Amino acid sequence: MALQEKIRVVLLACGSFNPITNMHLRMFELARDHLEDTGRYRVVKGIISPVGDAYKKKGLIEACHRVEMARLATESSSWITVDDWESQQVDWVETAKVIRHHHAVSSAEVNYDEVDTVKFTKKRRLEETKGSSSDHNRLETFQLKLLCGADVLESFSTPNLWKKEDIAEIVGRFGLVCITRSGCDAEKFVYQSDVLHKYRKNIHIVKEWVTNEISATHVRRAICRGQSVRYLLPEPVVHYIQDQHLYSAESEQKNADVILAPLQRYGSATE
Ligand SMILES: Nc1ncnc2c1ncn2[C@@H]1O[C@H](COP(=O)(O)OP(=O)(O)OP(=O)(O)O)[C@@H](O)[C@H]1O
Ligand SMILES: O=C(O)c1ccc[n+]([C@@H]2O[C@H](COP(=O)([O-])O)[C@@H](O)[C@H]2O)c1
Repeated sequence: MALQEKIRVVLLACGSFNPITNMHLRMFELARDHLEDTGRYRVVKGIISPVGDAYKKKGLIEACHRVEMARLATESSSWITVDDWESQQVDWVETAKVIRHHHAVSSAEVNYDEVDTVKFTKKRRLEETKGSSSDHNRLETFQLKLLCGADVLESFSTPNLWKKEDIAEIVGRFGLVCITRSGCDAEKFVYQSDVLHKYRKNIHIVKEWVTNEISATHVRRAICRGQSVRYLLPEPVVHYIQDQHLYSAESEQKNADVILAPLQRYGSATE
């Protein structure tokens, strides 16, 4: 398949990033290798979208710090970026809406701004003149996929957490790249869910052979205990945390008595 004919993919990772870790960055590299190995895709961009403060997760520090840490972590990357649109919204934004937003923005960028899309753009303009172009054509040449760990995939079955129609839209319309995580059996989970099984061709499960237990929870716990987190986080992030005195027993209690935003929709119990 010629380079120009490959499907351009933007990977979007949504999460707390409280704080961003080396594993979050590794997820992008694993996903890109996996997709490009198929020969069908070319990954053109990675976007990190830290959740807004209104998500109200226990221990979630201010979005401005989480965004800044993600920015520092991605400074040296040529393709992974941070976007603060989601974190700047006053209310918590459902992930399906975040994906729709970035799909619209990236679709315009990817189809019209890239130098090597000139050929494609010309062809598309020709089709438009002939009246044969449609959104369907655009989707075939550009896709935005949600990038997540297997714990997020498994959270789809948590009662009252995700809307069924949002799950169907995420896997049916956009697609998912899921990185395995110890304690989760992503393949089995897809098999056991009717909707995920229906759209299984849009779900790429990427095996992380170098089992990696880095989690933001572990990092915060270590910081609170005064232990080193060097080499678990990008160096500039370690320095930022030290300079700003982030993460303490007190910050871990933030939102302790607040219901997580997605659960508030149903007035159900806390996490
Ligand atoms: N070690 C890991 N392996 C695979 N996926 C991971 C790993 N750590 C984080 N992720 C994924 O990164 C995304 C953002 O995660 P998030 O910010 O919630 O980090 P986290 O480490 O899971 O946080 P926390 O420990 O606070 O729950 C999610 O899709 C999550 O599944
Ligand atoms: O859209 C939803 O219904 C939905 C329900 C639960 C969680 N999410 C998103 O999933 C991400 C979970 O992050 P975390 O840190 O709680 O693992 C975060 O970006 C949330 O906005 C999204």
